[in-house]
Amino acid sequence: MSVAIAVRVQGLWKRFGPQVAVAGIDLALPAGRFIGLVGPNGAGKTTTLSMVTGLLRPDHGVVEVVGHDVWRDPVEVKARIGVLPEGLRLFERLTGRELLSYTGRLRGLPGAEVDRRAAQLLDVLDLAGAQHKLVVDYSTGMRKKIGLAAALLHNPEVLFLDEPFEGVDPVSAQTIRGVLERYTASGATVVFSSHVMELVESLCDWVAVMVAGSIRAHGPLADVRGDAPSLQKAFLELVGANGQDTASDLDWLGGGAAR
Ligand SMILES: Nc1ncnc2c1ncn2[C@@H]1O[C@H](COP(=O)(O)OP(=O)(O)OP(=O)(O)O)[C@@H](O)[C@H]1O
Repeated sequence: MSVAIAVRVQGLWKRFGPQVAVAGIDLALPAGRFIGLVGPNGAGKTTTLSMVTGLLRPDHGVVEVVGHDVWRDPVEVKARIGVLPEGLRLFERLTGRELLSYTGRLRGLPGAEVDRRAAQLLDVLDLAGAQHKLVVDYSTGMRKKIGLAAALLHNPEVLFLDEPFEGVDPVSAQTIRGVLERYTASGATVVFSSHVMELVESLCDWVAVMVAGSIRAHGPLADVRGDAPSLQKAFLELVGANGQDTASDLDWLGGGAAR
């Protein structure tokens, strides 16, 4: 049986001046899975997700999301995806509730349906008590949650999340996780980026490992992990950093060292 592909990327390149951020990557991300794009700081994850979601034009390459070309058919694609980008910009002078009402109407949903979905999302994400507060007064975790609610409101087929758990406390992280697990269980696809391997290992069933603009490994989590005891170990082996102790150079650092 052939696997449905949610996101297909071919020969994707992005260069910023002399810096190659994404060096001609190919990917086929299966539909209905919880997919992690992992890699160290500066690997090219945000650049890749920005190109895949139509926010940043690639230098070369093709991106298809649920069968539509992102750059030739952007309206078709944008109707089918939800995005929680890095450095999320929100309408700060709206309340959380108003933000969802606005987003839902922008998405073309009927008003009564927007209200119903917004009330449920606020409730599930534990934001009901803060729904009449201005977004500018939200904490980092609350901003991630209202951003997630806005990204889910139109029930997208594929949800892209750039570092969704950064700055989020364990209770809120558990809440977000529950919502995402329920969403993928219904057949939708989540693609999220993170440099926290433990998180990816505990959430994802499919991973792509990105290093210095290239994909080093991709596939079901168990295949990428291989015989390694954890994804973190497998990752360190893939990037050839196992056992490195660069901190030993800092011999001046610490209370016992000479000033
Ligand atoms: N607008 C830009 N102008 C210049 N260089 C950029 C720009 N955006 C990204 N880069 C560079 O491209 C490379 C990849 O950056 P990117 O933000 O995609 O990495 P990342 O994997 O998301 O990292 P992190 O986990 O730290 O967010 C880095 O070397 C970065 O400095």
